[in-house]
Amino acid sequence: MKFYKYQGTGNDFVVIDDRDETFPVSQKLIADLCHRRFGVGADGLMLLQNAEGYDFRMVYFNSDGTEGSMCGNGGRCLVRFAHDLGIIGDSTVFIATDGEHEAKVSPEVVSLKMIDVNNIEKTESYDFMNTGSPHYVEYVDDLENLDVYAKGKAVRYGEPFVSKGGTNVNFVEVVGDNKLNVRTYERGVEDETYACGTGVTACALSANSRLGFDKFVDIKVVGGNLRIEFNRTENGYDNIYLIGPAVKVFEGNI
Ligand SMILES: N[C@@H](CCC[C@H](N)C(=O)O)C(=O)O
Repeated sequence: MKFYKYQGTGNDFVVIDDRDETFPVSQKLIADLCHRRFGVGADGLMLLQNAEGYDFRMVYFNSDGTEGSMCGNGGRCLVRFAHDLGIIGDSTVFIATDGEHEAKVSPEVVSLKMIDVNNIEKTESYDFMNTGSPHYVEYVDDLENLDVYAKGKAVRYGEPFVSKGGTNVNFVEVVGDNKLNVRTYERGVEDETYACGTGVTACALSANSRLGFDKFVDIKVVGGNLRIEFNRTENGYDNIYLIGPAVKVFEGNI
């Protein structure tokens, strides 16, 4: 079986061209391929499949082998993969679990349009929203020294989230005007990852609603830099773009 490895700001993925739909989907096989000691190693696995009316379909699995909700960095990597294969030119429309996505490709970055967000649950200590995947957003003062694994896991497996299927957990430090640092504990990886695209999207929208950051937010994550652009509407947000690098690392056969 031929596979490819891609990464976007260190969020890394095993990618399979599954246009003939022969990949033998099983939770164990996917978890084995994503295992960092016994497999290729990745935060998730994606299948690129044909889809009527679209350039392709994105099917995303977390590294534990469970089918994930939307993965923003995965989407950007799959667009780069489709471009590398010659399936698309410099722009595309594809379908994923949360609906239709447009994207644009340049040599430096892939810019992915995210779903509109019209509902942010606000509490005193955190915001919670769905940006394609569920995200908890909490502001902290010393992000560098935070135990993201322990604190993220406690939120992910705590109430009210665990009985709703769990959540991804983002910790945010404000470092300037329209600038955030973010670290994320990812559901389905069950660990901190180097970046989370739907996660930084949630952080940018939260920073708009709490701090008034407008139109764009630059976000430093463990694996690099991402930019979120967005438009505030009467009820929420539209024209949300996740922008950053997405590159092939290597390819091989299993
Ligand atoms: N890394 C992703 C988010 C992946 C989805 C998530 N782990 C879940 O199923 O909850 C991203 O870049 O958005």
